[in-house]
Amino acid sequence: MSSTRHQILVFRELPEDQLARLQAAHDVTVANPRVAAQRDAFFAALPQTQALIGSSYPITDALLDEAPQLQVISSISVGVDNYPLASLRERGIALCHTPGVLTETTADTIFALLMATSRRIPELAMYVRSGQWQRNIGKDLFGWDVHGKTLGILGMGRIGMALARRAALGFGMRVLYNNRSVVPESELGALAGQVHYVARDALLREADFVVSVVPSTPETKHLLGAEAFAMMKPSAIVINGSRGAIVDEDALLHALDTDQIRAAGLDVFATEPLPVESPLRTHAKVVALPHIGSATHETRHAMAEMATSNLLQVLAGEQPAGRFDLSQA
Ligand SMILES: NC(=O)C1=CN([C@@H]2O[C@H](COP(=O)(O)OP(=O)(O)OC[C@H]3O[C@@H](n4cnc5c(N)ncnc54)[C@H](O)[C@@H]3O)[C@@H](O)[C@H]2O)C=CC1
Ligand SMILES: O=C(O)C(=O)CO
Repeated sequence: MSSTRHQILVFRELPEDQLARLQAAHDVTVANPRVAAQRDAFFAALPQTQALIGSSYPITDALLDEAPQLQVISSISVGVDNYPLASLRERGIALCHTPGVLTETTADTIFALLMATSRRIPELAMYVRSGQWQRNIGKDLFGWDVHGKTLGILGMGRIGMALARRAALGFGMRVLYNNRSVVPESELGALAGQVHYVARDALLREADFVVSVVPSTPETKHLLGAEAFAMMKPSAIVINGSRGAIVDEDALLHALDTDQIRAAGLDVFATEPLPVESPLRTHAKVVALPHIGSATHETRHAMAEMATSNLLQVLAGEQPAGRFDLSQA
């Protein structure tokens, strides 16, 4: 019935089958504000919009002012750092996200980054591709073991736990973690007795690999800065798999250039796409990826499907699995 149809604004490309689910029940506008040719259409649609679905675009207070009818935002991401949480709560706008469906894929990516950095995979693949492999390689091109080393996980949530399983059960690594709270043994499953909660400073001092999987919040901004790098072993490798804001990039460059740490593997950056002039792009000790944590065909589709379901459920007056709890915001 037309009276139950809502105005939905899709602000990032959705797979055809998920777009069709929305169109079957509601009136849908597709306009991505990051694409210059679609920007005007996006802002023109805001005053009528009751539901937004998309990702990778900051939703500001000023933008919410232009969307007085908005009831729900469904993010095609687990991270919610692009949204003004307190303001959404005050305005009574529901926020949904996609926890769980991307956990294993993101842990795969982060573990690949850890392996690639430690074993120098991109550098040595380029060595072969460029025709430099003329004789057996020497120790100047050797990497460092991953198995048996100590992994330090900052943020023992869904992705942190998935990383810990790979490390402890697959690679025989010692796993230390720091989190807002100690994970009860009863929630550790096969990891019971295999992972150890430690204070953050102890983790930074002892870990061979320091991995960030904490969300970006005011509290975690520059969690990995000059002070943290100074505590690490000179052989430490830093991996950022969560958000660019966690790492102070100037301090990281200084730590790499002064041999305070060995290397860094980065999937995320303070500014994305990474500006071409960023020294991190070509740094010999950095493996940089274009924010591909969840970027597989299967997982990106599962995220879109969950975000679409979340949106449809909120509009139908139901409580979706991916509703983000704004009460603490
Ligand atoms: N690179 C990529 O493509 C992806 C990045 N992410 C990022 O990873 C983050 C984590 O995702 P999930 O594991 O699903 O979230 P989660 O909410 O399950 O886990 C986050 C953990 O961090 C802990 N934490 C929060 N603040 C902390 C602090 N100040 N100190 C120590 N621990 C703290 C929380 O207690 C929680 O256990 C997301 O918020 C997102 O930013 C997620 C998916 C893909
Ligand atoms: O879901 C997220 O938060 C991402 O960064 C991309 O999957």
